[in-house]
Amino acid sequence: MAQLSYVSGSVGLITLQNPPVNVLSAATRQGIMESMKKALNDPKVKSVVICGQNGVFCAGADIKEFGPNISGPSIVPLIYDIEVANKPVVAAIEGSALGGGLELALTCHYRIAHSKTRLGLPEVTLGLLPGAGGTQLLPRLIGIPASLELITTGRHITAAEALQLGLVDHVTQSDTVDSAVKFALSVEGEPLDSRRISKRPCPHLPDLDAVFEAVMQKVRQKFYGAIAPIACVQAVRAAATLPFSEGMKREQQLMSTLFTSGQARALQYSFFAQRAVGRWSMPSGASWNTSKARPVHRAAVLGLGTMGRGITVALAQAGVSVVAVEIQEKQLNEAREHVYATLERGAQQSGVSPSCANITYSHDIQAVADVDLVIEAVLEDLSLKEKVFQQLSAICKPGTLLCSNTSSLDLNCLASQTKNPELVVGMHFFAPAHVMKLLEVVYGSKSSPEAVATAMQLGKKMGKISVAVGNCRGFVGNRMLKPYIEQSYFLLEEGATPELVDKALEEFGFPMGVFRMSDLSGLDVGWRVRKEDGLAEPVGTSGQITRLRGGRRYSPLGDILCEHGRFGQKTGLGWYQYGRPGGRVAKSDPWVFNLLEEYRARLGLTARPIDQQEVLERCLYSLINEGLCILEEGFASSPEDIDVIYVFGYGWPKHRGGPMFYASMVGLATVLERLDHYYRSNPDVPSLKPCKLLRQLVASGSPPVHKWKEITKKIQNRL
Ligand SMILES: CC/C=C\CC(=O)SCCNC(=O)CCNC(=O)[C@H](O)C(C)(C)COP(=O)(O)OP(=O)(O)OC[C@H]1O[C@@H](n2cnc3c(N)ncnc32)[C@H](O)[C@@H]1OP(=O)(O)O
Repeated sequence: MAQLSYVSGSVGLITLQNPPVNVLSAATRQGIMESMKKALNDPKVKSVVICGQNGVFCAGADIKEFGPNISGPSIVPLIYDIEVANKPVVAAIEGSALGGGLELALTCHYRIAHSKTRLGLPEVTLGLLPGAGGTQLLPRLIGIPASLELITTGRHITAAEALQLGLVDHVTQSDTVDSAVKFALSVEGEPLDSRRISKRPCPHLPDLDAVFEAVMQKVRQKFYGAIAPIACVQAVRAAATLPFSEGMKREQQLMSTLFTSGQARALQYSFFAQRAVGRWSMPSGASWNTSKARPVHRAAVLGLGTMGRGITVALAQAGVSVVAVEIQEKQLNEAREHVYATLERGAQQSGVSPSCANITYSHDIQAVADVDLVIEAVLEDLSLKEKVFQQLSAICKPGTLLCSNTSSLDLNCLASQTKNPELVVGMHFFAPAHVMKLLEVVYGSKSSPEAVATAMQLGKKMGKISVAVGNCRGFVGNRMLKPYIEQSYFLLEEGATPELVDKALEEFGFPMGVFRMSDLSGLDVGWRVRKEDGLAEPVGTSGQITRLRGGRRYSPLGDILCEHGRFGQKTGLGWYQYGRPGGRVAKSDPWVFNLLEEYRARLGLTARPIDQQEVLERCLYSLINEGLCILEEGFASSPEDIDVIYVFGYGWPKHRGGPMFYASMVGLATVLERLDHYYRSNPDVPSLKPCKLLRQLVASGSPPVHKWKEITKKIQNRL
């Protein structure tokens, strides 16, 4: 797991050997310890170089080992031994140096990095802090402000930025190990005291209290409810105010609290869930390891509204050549300018040249004739999309994959319009499409595994976290949103206000409550769907309101707002008022309070006090129940799929893992009991009826999320 070899006569080369990313597992730590000891005791060795096998230095501690029973030598004393070594130790950093990997490098006396290396202390994203001395060493090396920024965000930086910050001593374009060995030879015998970071004072900051206060405030706001970023600030403060050994004790204290926290468990679960969704499978048994993706060199985007523009940007940024098609000339010109400006902005931010050359524009659909894949992003109207798919099927070369960005329409209907339905899949992007990480890849009943594999691979290339899901109404994310929104309307009928509901959800950790979010995305979108479904009907002059539609409880409150032209931010009025069309700042609106009072009076409803707990239980547990139905029906293949969709597409707080993980933390028996309770008092709300899978999971002793698959399979086999 770590190998000592001898090079250039006097250099001991320690190579970490734990593929794929050389994490510091127990065996690797043991290996480093033994190799260091051997090298330091060997009189032939005058300097040491530490590197990682296969072009990766080290991705830090082995997250899989985290838990109550960690074995093997602990990291802190191990890396302390490196710093006190009396022979120069040089880190040869390439690939990644993250977390404990960077801390290992920080205790080396010199750091040589390859220009393509990424460095960082991402522990905060795992609910932890850099607990192997990172919070005490980094500020002594690069100062307090830069350390605070890196440690509280977990941001990975380039070698160039690391050099600028003074985090590495030298950046090389050539062979990193060779460069490090040459460097090691050049510093053999030189004094090392000034190279030991722990011996340095923390750079003085005149307005220390003000800096920490400001950062603490920012962190509390930005990472609302998350405990790790706060502990990170506290640990860096210890570096600024205490001697090194005391600071280390403080770091350990804070780390031990985080280590056993539910938030750390949730974030570490999420780390592995993000990777697990790549190992997709379909009910047919086809899966990621049996299906080959096709190369996509040239793609087309059809329809250049908001979504189409974002998708064009994302494809171009991924280096895919794009044909962007919009029939309407004016819209096409606007889109061209918009895409250009977005790419320019992105390039300025990332420091790379913009990818505009990758895009050609056309108002003629024939321009898609020779592309490998088309993403249709026209208006969300089934008959329009059906027509487009007929045209695409006739125009495109044989084998072209036809994808739809629909967020809710039946993919099988679109596929049935084509000659090759096996080549049709959904690619459901989230707005803004070049920013949001989530992509739902939707397979219909005839989609081929090859088509799914291609869409999943293209998503990855575009930097998305792609999740393969089945073709049910609203797919996974939007289907689960329906009962959540429905409950929020019912709560208003019963006495709540938009403010109360939003506050409960925002304090839970959502960036926006359900009403502020609806105002942002536009109330007319759901209204149109409800009208198509025959649910939304005008209240009319008679003032008759029916609250039972299709045998289920229905709240027309959203429809009433739309009838008054209140579509949310874009009209300046929705559940809140925004001052002007397009305004962003939500203010309470007395008009809405009056509406709610009149509405309740007309229906003879008495408002009752509703607390935040009820809001959370009804909105979140009904959403969770829907997620469990989706699993039961096989439209998602694992709870991880659902959790990743919610964290990366719907603002579910990261430190709560996702709805399925959260349910398991709350206790499945509790979720079941509360749903039973609410369903008893609302038998006309089917989404509150606990699903079979939930009952089965509870009956099986509420196993942890990673064991749900066994029970889901049993239910599916019985169905
Ligand atoms: C006292 C405590 C001291 C220190 C605390 C820590 O060090 S906490 C760990 C901090 N490190 C990280 O957070 C790094 C996490 N890893 C990554 O960001 C990426 O994996 C990386 C290194 C940039 C490589 O990305 P790439 O896309 O190339 O590969 P992928 O992410 O798919 O990873 C490959 C497989 O390696 C597994 N893995 C990666 N890092 C770790 C880790 N730190 N511990 C355990 N396992 C890790 C990852 O899950 C993949 O596994 P697979 O089975 O193939 O899905």
